[in-house]
Amino acid sequence: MSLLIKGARLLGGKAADVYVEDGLIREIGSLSTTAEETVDADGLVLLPGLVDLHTHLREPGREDAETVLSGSRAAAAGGYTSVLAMANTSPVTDTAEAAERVLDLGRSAGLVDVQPVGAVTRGLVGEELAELGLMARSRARVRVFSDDGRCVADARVMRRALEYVKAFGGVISQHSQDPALAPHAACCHEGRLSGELGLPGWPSVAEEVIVARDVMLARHTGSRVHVAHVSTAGSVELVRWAKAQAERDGMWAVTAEVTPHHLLLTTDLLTGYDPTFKVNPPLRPAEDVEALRAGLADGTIDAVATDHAPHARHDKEHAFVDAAFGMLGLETALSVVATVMVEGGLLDWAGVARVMSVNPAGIAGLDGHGRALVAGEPANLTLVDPAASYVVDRAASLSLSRNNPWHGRTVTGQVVGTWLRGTRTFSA
Ligand SMILES: NC(=O)N[C@@H](CC(=O)O)C(=O)O
Ligand SMILES: [Zn+2]
Ligand SMILES: [Zn+2]
Repeated sequence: MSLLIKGARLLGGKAADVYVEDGLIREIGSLSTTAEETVDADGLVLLPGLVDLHTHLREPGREDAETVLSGSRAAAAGGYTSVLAMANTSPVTDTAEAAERVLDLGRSAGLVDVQPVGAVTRGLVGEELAELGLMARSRARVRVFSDDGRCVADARVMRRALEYVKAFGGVISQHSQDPALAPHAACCHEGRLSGELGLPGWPSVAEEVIVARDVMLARHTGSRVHVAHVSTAGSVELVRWAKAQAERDGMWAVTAEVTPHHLLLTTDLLTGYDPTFKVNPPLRPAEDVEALRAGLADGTIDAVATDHAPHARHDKEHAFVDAAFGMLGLETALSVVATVMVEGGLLDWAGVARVMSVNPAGIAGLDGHGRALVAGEPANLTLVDPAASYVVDRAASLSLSRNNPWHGRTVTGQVVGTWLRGTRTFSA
């Protein structure tokens, strides 16, 4: 199978033709070759296939909300060629067998490389470590561990987990939410609006104390911590400080991700009590949004991760306080980043490739993803129309769920094609 992409702007820079054969990029330049499939990419931007560090696929256990196949379809439509599937399924991904099952479901769907995330603790209970070593040595080669949905709140457990994964170059991705300061009921950024709306407050400090603690534990253990869904200006400051320390020491590391929704949506959307906007951590005020954008632009925040969290209607359509936490993200992430960061002049397309492909692949230790667009590399590719504007329609989603916070919004920058090892997985 051969493919010729004609005249694409590589990472938004110079236009070139890209020839792909047997899953690999073979040649780049001004080419006169012919191929079985030719794509006219005049004016389009070619990126390395996107990598999502944070996806909830709901299989096994909640196949009514999402399956590995439906989530893979949504991911390919969003320009992704690899996603990390969070462990908070039912049963939890806390054994080697469970991780291999997710890997195999991903392979049979065949649209994106589904890389399972392993739980840090058995059953996400936060007490005993899960089979970290067995998951790492399994066919699934798990490197990212997270109890996401819950915080590893016990400092001693977090310390042991960091020590353990160090042996095989693993990383702990933390859902930073101190349960004493922000218990499960907390659902609105704590501030004037939470008081006015009468919603339980989720204060910024509940995130920040865990970020502060975890970077100190990473330093102490000489290990790697990844801060999932950073949402506050204070967390950005802590990560910035920790990165400077880690760079000086060279023995430990902290990385961080931000979601598309925390880069654009703000607390005031909760005024209508629409549970679509209920998410963990909560939407924050504009000052935090500004700090997150600046942190992503200056490299303090390494990656954009969707935290795609599909929920069935009957879990989401409740009074605000009773509804499930989470929102869809896979299909709209690139468009939101293009609108906020590229249109906003904060990142160029090479920057988008860095935060949505290169850095996430590096953090997760994925082979064959987030690579440079050069001959010899796997043809994991995403083609984007940077000028196309469209209105997001939740009904058009390939996800099984409809909790889409972008419904009705106009965004600019659209994925028009995705290829996994040279095979087309999405076409607009
Ligand atoms: N983000 C959310 O609001 N929900 C996630 C869990 C999580 O990422 O914390 C989910 O699994 O639904
Ligand atoms: Zn989380
Ligand atoms: Zn999550």
